[in-house]
Amino acid sequence: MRGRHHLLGFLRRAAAASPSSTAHPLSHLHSIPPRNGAAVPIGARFLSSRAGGAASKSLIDDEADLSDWVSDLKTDSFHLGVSSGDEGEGPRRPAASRGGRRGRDSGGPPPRSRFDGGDFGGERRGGEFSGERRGRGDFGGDRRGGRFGGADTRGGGRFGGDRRGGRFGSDSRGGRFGGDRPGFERRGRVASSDLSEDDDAGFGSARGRRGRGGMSSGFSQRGGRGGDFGDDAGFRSPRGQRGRGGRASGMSHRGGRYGDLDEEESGFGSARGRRGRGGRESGLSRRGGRGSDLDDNEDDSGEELGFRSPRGRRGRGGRESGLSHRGGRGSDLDDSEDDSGEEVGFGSHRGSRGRGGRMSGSSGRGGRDIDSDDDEDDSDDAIEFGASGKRGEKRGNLGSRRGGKVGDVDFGDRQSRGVKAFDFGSSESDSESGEADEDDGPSGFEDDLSGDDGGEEDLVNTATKKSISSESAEQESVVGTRDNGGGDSYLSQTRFDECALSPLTLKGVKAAGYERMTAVQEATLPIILKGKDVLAKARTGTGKTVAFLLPAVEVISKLPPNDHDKKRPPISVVVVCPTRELADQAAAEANKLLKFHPSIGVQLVIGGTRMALEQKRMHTNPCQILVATPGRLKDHMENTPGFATRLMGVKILILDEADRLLDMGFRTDIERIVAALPKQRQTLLFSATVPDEVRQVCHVAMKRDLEFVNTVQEGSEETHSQVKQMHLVAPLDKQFSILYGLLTDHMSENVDYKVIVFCTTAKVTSLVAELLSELKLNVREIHSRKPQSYRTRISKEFKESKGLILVSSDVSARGVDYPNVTLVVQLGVPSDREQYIHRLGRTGRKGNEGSGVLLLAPWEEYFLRSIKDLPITEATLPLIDLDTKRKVEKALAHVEVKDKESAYQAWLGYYNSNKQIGRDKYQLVSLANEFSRSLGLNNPPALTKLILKKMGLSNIPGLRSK
Ligand SMILES: Nc1ncnc2c1ncn2[C@@H]1O[C@H](COP(=O)(O)OP(=O)(O)OP(=O)(O)O)[C@@H](O)[C@H]1O
Repeated sequence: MRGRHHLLGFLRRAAAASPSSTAHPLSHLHSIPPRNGAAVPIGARFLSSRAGGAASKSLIDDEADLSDWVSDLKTDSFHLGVSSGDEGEGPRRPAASRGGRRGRDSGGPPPRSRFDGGDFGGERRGGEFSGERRGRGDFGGDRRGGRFGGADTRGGGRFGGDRRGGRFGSDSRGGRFGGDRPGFERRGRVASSDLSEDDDAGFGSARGRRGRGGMSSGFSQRGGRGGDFGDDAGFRSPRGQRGRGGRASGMSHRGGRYGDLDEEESGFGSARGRRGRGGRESGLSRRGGRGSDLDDNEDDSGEELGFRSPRGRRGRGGRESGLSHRGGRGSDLDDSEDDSGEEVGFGSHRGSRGRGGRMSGSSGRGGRDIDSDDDEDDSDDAIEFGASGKRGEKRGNLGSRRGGKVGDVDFGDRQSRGVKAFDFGSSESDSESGEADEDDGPSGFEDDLSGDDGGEEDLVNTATKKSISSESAEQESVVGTRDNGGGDSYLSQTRFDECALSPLTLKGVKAAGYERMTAVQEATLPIILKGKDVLAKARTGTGKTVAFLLPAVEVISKLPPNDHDKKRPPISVVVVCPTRELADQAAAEANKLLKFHPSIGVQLVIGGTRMALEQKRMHTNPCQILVATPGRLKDHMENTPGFATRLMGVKILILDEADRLLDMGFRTDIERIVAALPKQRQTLLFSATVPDEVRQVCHVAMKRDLEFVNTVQEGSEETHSQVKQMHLVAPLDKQFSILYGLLTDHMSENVDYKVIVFCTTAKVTSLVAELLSELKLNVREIHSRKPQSYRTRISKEFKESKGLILVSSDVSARGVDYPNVTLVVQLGVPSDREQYIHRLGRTGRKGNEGSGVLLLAPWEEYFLRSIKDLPITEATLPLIDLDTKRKVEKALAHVEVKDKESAYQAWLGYYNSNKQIGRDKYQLVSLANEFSRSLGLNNPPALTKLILKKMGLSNIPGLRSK
């Protein structure tokens, strides 16, 4: 009978109000007992066993599954008509996976890896537009060149290449236009390219400072300005400071601002840089950098194109198009700001905020478009429309509220890796599972399989492979708590003062209001204090944060005082969290515990804040505990003087929500972070779910004799038994009415109601919030398209309120500790089982009761198989009372058409990226049109041909194009 309770009132009303209904009479309502079964097979209770070391299915496998989809996209993908680099000549064909069009793929020997680069951005080995390594593609490989900018080694692409040249600018070994010598500035000098003097091209240089753009193009790497000379083109460079846009195009890599000048024509944000402005025509940047960092009241810079870059900060769309990769914000305007670009705007992968431009935007993985900052967090939205990348989309989407005329497309590929800037590809959804932002995501995993080494990641990858292949010595303990009967009480009988904690730490614990330990705290504290690596699994809301922070505080308090390097005091504990909100929460918890340890400092370094400020704070107020999001941490590693040295003091590394860190594609960053820390350290991983991927990271980051502490006992579920779970299956045209009925029913039964409604994408979230507001419910919305300041405000309000409904994308799915949530509704299929569990975990925290309802369409029912071991029950589709139906229809009629259009596009993108549903494009389109009808639209909104093409949906009957 479990699960039935919540719907009863509503169902009863519905039945009474619809006497003639053809739906099931109330008497037919039934509850199906939990589909049980297979409980979590983790071994006997209290058992300590040897866990197998078998390599588990990894994200790589998931990615492999996506390859069809990616390949489809490749065939359709947007290629600039350039030929590939040295190794890339030959017929083009779809890349096997993420990578862009590969250089090595064509014409020559078989690709050495799946990510050998591509036309527009293979992450490794170059591609035409940006292979990350070994490129020789055309437009920029990160390593080994690409045509327009290969970065590091063995370059030889046409237009870039960090080392070994590219045609237009490489760091070393030259290329036609860049390279070590000609026209290229290195390390702090102004570029001296012939071209730039001619106004034709301008190259920023690597690690240089200032440079000026020339007429045609500019490229810089690592520092330096693209150019502040020429009017025509300007490139900002990575790690550099300021740069100006030029007329034609700019491309920068890693850091640098692109332009904070006033040039009118084009501008590129750069990776990891600071400020930049969009220019008129196009810009491409990678990693960080802001397209621009205008103030709130500033106007737009670029007119035609603006690219935001990954991991960067702010950027604005330009008129025509923008493309960025990994992070970066398209822009970071405030709520009140207007849009920048008119034609196209691309958010970036994992970046933060961005604005749409007039025509289209593309981003891969992540970026938040609108909202936020750079890094981490939010996963949501990115790709709303696009395929399946995780966040990508930005403002300005077609019809979106903030935006440009057309829309942003986020064609990021599911794990994005390898797909580059101009490669629109594929699969990750905007769902927040991606939430993140920060940097890039792609990568990492591929290495493991492809054996693609090269560059600085070799060591890590090798280590990964070794670890995985070697037999694990991991210990698995399934623990119970003393005297709590193994039941659901979230507190054990063990008091903190019974543990080996120092008096000052105990005082802090007491001041925080904690007296007894939770099960996970009780189970892990002694093991951590013994110095062992621990992987801990505990249900949501059971105090994992304190479980890892408390022993960390204790360890630091016992360290000898740092006498030898007062200028650069070592950092002793690093906590890495997947989102800014989580990091913020962890830092706050640490401060609570440190109340009586005034000599121990905590610092928070997260995207969305100014690096320089963080650097200053770290300098003036050295800390021993550093809480960070991965991208920002990595930025500090690379850009903050002395930081790497300070990291050499790390004694404990903590990875919070480890699986989420992986979801968000942070693995490469994690690997790099791990590689930058001393080997002699302790590593702790905590999560409510421990999928196989997490075990893989364990092998990368942890000692072989780690202990797996599992507080979820054998035969019990990963969810709380005091949370009632129910699912409903209903056609789309009934879902809004059902949702409304559910909510009003819950509100009438719970005076102190506090509800979270999770939706599939940011735009759908926005639409549902608008609808519920029209229905006069007390609603707030939160998702990645909202600015961080707004999100912070709403989050705080929701934390402190009762009688409120929060409509949310997956930005709130994990870790966020909203007290006393009474009901969680999940509207539409979650990205996976783990996400279902984490979302549900926003209720029933600290032993409280709660309810969860999963509302699916008939064709989403397959998802129930993946949670069949959970105690979720099914209710018969309720009758929809006529009054409710009319009310909802009326409210829907008041919802802005453009918001419906945006939601339709986002919906299509989300499900298109879904392996189960997106496979059959014909059916997908028909379902999308059903969704469109459920919004009250007579005709499905028309999408641009470009968008359809990028989504692999050209010529599918039922779609309208414009
Ligand atoms: N020993 C304790 N006694 C009472 N309250 C506690 C104790 N430990 C932690 N808490 C409180 O429990 C709440 C949930 O803790 P926390 O957010 O760390 O849970 P979690 O397990 O990390 O959840 P999630 O899996 O959702 O991230 C917080 O409000 C925290 O302050």
